Amino acid sequence: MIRFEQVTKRYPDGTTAVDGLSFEVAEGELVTLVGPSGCGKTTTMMMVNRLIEPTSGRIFVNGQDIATVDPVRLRRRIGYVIQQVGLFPHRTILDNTATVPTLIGWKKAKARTRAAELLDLVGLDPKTYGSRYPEQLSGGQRQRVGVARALAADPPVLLMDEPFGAVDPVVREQLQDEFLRMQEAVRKTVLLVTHDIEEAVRLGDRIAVYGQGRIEQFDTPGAVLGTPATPYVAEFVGADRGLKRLSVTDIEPDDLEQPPVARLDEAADTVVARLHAQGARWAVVLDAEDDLHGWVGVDELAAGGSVGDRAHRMLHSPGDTPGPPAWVPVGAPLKQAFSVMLQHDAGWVAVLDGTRFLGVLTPAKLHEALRRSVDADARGVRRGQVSFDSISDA
Ligand SMILES: Nc1ncnc2c1ncn2[C@@H]1O[C@H](COP(=O)(O)OP(=O)(O)OP(=O)(O)O)[C@@H](O)[C@H]1O
Repeated sequence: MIRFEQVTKRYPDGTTAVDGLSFEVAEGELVTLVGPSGCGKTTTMMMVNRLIEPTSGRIFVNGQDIATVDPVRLRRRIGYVIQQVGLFPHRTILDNTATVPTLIGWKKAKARTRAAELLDLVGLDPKTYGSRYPEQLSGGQRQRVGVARALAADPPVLLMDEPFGAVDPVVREQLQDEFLRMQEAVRKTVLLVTHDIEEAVRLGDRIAVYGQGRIEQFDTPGAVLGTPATPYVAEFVGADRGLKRLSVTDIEPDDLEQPPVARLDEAADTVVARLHAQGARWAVVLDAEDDLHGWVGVDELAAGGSVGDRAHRMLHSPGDTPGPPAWVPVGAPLKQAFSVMLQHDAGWVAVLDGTRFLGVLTPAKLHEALRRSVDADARGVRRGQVSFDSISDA
């Protein structure tokens, strides 16, 4: 969808910002460009919508050499999100979002309907926020409007330059999650510039790690973390790449352990006997539908009654507070499970498919899952090359 062929950009003062760059981004793929300040990421990106012209080489978008396409027409097919969102201060959020469709001649009503849909998509209720002005929004909300606006004319390609850079880390993670969910639905071809390796790993289907004006490695997050191509990449991704890998490895049903299970309506002493026989200290408590209720310890069961009388309820949605939920959905990143374990100071975390209990993830299983992910990435390369930072090392 986007192809660079031997692209070089030399600025008039002699700075070579990009040097003989060749790579390809497939349709629907999200590629993150990551590297230290001044390595040429933004220059790369701005050549795609011809805000900067290459000194030599060619760039193709959807098979077309963009040097032959009128820049204004080209930009209509390419959404552009920048850190300083650049919303028009005197226009409402809805009108800001409808800017491009209106520019390209959509009827006002159609453009506004589309803008409202997109605000919804990025998590802003158009009824609440559509009529506000940019200064009445938080930084994170403005950033979302920036994304909605870039998507408004339904461009196949999206360029994003540090799109979540201007917000605090918590909001940033939220925006990243939302963006990933949205990308699942809209499947744009995305080039995203960041200097943050965590963000690159989290968002990218593939990552281009930049050295000075060149790509040092272009590969999946798992491969970049597991088998850095050069010492430079290894240093850039950092010694804690074992930890970063937690963000890109998902929990699979095979990773789970099956602990003893007790039913809400069982008699406590029956379960005590069973736990003693198994040498176990606690059981997961399920209801009649196999949904997770919580857990119970063998000592608590000694007080008698039914399991339901003694069990600790585990909460099912963050709204149930106090405290975050002590479970994670299957398919979530291992990092989420690890963080839940730490929050609850627990040796395990329940894994659910919807509300159905699938099993528990323990630190040992988490470690195994990390190994599985390292091995999977290492297939096809010499195993001896793979170094692995265990969680305790990292
Ligand atoms: N108009 C210009 N004239 C001269 N040099 C420039 C110009 N624009 C950028 N450069 C230089 O080109 C190199 C690459 O810049 P670029 O903005 O692409 O880097 P970057 O990786 O996006 O950096 P950052 O993360 O700091 O935004 C830098 O050395 C920069 O100083």
